[in-house]
Amino acid sequence: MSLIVIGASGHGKVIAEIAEYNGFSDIRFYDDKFPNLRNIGKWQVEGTVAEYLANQELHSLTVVAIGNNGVRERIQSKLPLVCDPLIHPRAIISPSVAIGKGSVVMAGAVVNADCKIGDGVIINTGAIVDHDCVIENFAHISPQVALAGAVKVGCSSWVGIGACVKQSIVIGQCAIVGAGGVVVKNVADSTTVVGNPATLLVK
Ligand SMILES: CC(=O)SCCNC(=O)CCNC(=O)[C@H](O)C(C)(C)COP(=O)(O)OP(=O)(O)OC[C@H]1O[C@@H](n2cnc3c(N)ncnc32)[C@H](O)[C@@H]1OP(=O)(O)O
Repeated sequence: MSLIVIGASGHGKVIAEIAEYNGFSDIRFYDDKFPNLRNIGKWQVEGTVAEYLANQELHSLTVVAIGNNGVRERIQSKLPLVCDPLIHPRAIISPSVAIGKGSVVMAGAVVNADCKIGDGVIINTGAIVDHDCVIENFAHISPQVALAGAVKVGCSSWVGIGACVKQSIVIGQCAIVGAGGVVVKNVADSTTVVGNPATLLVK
């Protein structure tokens, strides 16, 4: 099976390895660092993203391996053949969980009963998404995050590495929870919160 990975980065390598566990044997990358970058790990970089988008009918299933939520969304929205979710074999996903196209779940992540995971979502290494959480499209749940039950994370929001979120909290759209944040109150759209307890980051 063939897979195109857009984004030749560390994140892309992690996703390519998960794709191999899922039976993809022909994996090729596209990245704007081409032609200076022609290989990533054992895989080939074949062109820029623009080149791929111009010729994508020639290609196969695609996953966007770009950590920036907005960029990931912009590229995925232009793709006719987005891959089904790529889930590491050592992630634990309840059978009652729905996960959208182009989403990835890394090693050691746990997603418990009745969660809803949108399109283009990243559930990163060792993250815990407990029962009844809703993770909307293009959000990123970073490594070692712990979301208690029934947390909602809005579209394109980023929960930083090691953050904890109390049950039933609503994190709005395009919001950021800084690394290690402890979220005990709802987070408004397009705001950044940090610390324990997490409060608005004012610069
Ligand atoms: C596999 C992977 O690698 S996945 C990626 C995982 N990475 C992450 O999760 C990183 C998450 N990002 C963060 O935590 C970032 O620091 C952000 C987004 C919260 C803020 O980033 P920036 O806007 O660039 O803020 P900046 O670094 O300029 O810091 C501004 C201030 O906030 C403080 N600050 C930044 N992040 C945090 C944090 N997580 N907790 C507490 N304070 C913080 C800084 O110390 C600084 O304070 P000062 O003005 O008193 O010096």
